[in-house]
Amino acid sequence: MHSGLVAIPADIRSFEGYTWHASPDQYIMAAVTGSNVLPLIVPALAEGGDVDMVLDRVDGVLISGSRTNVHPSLYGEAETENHGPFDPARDRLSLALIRRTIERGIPLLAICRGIQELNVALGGSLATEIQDLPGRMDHRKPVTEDRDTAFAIRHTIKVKEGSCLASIVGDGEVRVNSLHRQAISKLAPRLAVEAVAEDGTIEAVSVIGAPGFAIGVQWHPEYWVGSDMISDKIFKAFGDAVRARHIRSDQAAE
Ligand SMILES: N[C@@H](CCC(=O)NCCCC(=O)O)C(=O)O
Repeated sequence: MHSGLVAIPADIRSFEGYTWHASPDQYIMAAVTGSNVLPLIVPALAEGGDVDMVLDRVDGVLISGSRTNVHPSLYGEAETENHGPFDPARDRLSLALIRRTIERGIPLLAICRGIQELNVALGGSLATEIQDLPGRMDHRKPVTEDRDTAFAIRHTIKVKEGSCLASIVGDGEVRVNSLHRQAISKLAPRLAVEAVAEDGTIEAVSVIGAPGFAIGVQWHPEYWVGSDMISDKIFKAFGDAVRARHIRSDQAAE
């Protein structure tokens, strides 16, 4: 029996002659096995959608990663060839969903593109092609066809003492994977840095003043749920928050 319903905003993809509203299986299965929740993929309608109609019916929101990037016009910057590829329908849905999820105090876990959308949704900005910036590591996905190699755990981050994330995985150094070309540049006012990489890249944030679980991570814990303790702890804590909200909702309905 799943402990709650979790919305996942879809990406728009085109293949086999169709346009699809889709989300990768690794996020779906991490939610099911790591959080014991039932994921619900929300279509990314071009004209936007009534996110409150979705949020009235779910107990949590999981924002997945994606190869596409948030359009730079959404954080006041001009588009260049270094910013693409884009998915405007995903942007529209995800940013609206994130803002209302936070306003309503619904548990939120944002992964990779998700932490970037969280930062933009709350007024921050992003840097692109960060591997070209002075002093930065190369955070991009390794060039490989092998998925386990692409998502391999490969660099150290430092979790801040006393942070929300530290209450879940402990503070200090942990090792994570890395598959991104962009990262947080200007931190949104309502976000607190929870972890950083050795080169200063922000690797995790939490929403200041959120009544419950509201965390974004730049890496991909979903991929190693079931075999990596950090990944398991993050998804279990998210599942516990979702379950608690579901129980409160049931009690309120009685
Ligand atoms: N596009 C953004 C976010 C990166 C991200 O979410 N990666 C997940 C997909 C990885 C893959 O399969 O290529 C960025 O590049 O920063």
